[in-house]
Amino acid sequence: MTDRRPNDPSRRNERGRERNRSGSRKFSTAAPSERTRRADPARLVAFEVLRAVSADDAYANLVLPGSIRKHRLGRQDAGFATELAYGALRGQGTYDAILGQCVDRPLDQLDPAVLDALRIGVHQLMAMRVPPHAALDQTVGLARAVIGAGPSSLINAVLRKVSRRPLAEWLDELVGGMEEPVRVSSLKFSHPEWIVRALRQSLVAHGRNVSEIDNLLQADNAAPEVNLVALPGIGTLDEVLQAGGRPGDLVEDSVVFAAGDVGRLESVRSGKVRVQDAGSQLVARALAAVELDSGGGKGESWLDLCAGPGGKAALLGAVAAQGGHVLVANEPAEHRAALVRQALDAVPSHVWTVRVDDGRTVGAAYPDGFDRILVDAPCTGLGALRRRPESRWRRKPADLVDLAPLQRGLLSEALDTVRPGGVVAYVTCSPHPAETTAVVQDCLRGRKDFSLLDAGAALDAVSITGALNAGHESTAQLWPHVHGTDAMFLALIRRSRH
Ligand SMILES: C[S@@+](CC[C@H](N)C(=O)[O-])C[C@H]1O[C@@H](n2cnc3c(N)ncnc32)[C@H](O)[C@@H]1O
Repeated sequence: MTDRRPNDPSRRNERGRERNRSGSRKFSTAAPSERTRRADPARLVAFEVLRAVSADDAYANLVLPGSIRKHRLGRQDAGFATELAYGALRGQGTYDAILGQCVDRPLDQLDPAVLDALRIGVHQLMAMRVPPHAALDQTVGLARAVIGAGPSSLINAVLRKVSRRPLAEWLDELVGGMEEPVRVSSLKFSHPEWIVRALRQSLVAHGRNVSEIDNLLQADNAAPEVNLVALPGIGTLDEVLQAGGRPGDLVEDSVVFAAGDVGRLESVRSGKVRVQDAGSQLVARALAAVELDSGGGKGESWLDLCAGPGGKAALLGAVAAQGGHVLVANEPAEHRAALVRQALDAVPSHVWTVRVDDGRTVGAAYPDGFDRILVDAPCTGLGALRRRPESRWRRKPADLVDLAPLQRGLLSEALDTVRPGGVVAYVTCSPHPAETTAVVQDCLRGRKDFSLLDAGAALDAVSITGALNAGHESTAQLWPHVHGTDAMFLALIRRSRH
């Protein structure tokens, strides 16, 4: 992502002439009151996203597309706005620590809109290749246009202080003398301390080394690549490949797409090719491919117990159609069940049914049970922080505790509902032991008719490399910094035939 967009208003004065062409002067000498009064539309979009997140508890990924449309940004400006908004949100912990050194009062005493404008300024200065004068002028201009003239001197003065050092020097100063490794990682990689602790614990729980933590945190701060899957037997990747996608190296029928908006591709609009993390593809395929103890064959029945919004249901539905099986996709929230129907639209309709129900009581309606059940349980999403830039600041340690009964209730219901010889996949997009291994252990306690299959081997069997090295003590854990996927957990549990 480069910030030097052609026709970047930050490089031009109000008459349209380029500013500071010689590069000899770092900042405009004009007083803030005489500088840009317009808001650059891309920066305005980023600001709107930050405001919606901090003032209305909105989700950045839901607000951003509407704001981009409202301000009619072209492709390049949309990319700039996305990087600015997501980067400022991800980096908030580090940026607030820097701002704390440059503002003469506690940050919570600033007008929240001014704080958001400052965060946008800091991200441009610290992490994007925006020339400092442009970052200052444009942030002050944005603030004047949307907040008013009042705070422009403060914003100008604070950003000037911030701009005096590059990020590495700020970090050295902030962590200098600090001995607690969790605090250091938290500051350097902009994660709350409790999440750093939780992820360290997660690495160890899944047989990895705690020294990997900084790489993992760093991976959370990078925008994930867009992965696409062609629904087997339904979609093809031809259009996506022609449009610049490159074949995915983890899982078959997948493509990594970095050539812009996938929504313009007909195969994506038709739902035959879908955006889906490679880790999600792998766990769904592993469940579909693993051997049953009952022989399997044609005519199996599959259940996706927590299906909304339907990503894995669509892939499972397509694979089920190929094998002559049927799929029930269950989701208790009606609006999310509607998304599941939409996701399954490209799959022949005789293959699937959508049920709107609490997954903890679904089994009673299916006395014959199911051969394969996916429990993609509601979780903290600690393994997908890179996708949801604000979620690390919103999640609380209590979420781990609050979700525990639901996760156990869902897995227990699946174990009660799977047929003898059948398999249950327990999946989360969190690596935390409280919502992964502990749930599996608790639910299997005293249930001698169930055994854990080798989930690492099952993932290898459906991967292109065949050597993901994700297994540990029969369960498997994928990682952003190792596999480039979300941190998906997989346990495969088979019910014995007798
Ligand atoms: C991690 S998401 C599933 C993602 C989905 N499998 C996919 O790939 O698109 C968890 C889902 O569980 C649903 N859920 C929450 N409570 C539930 C319950 N009691 N029974 C079944 N599903 C539930 C949530 O609404 C959410 O849609």
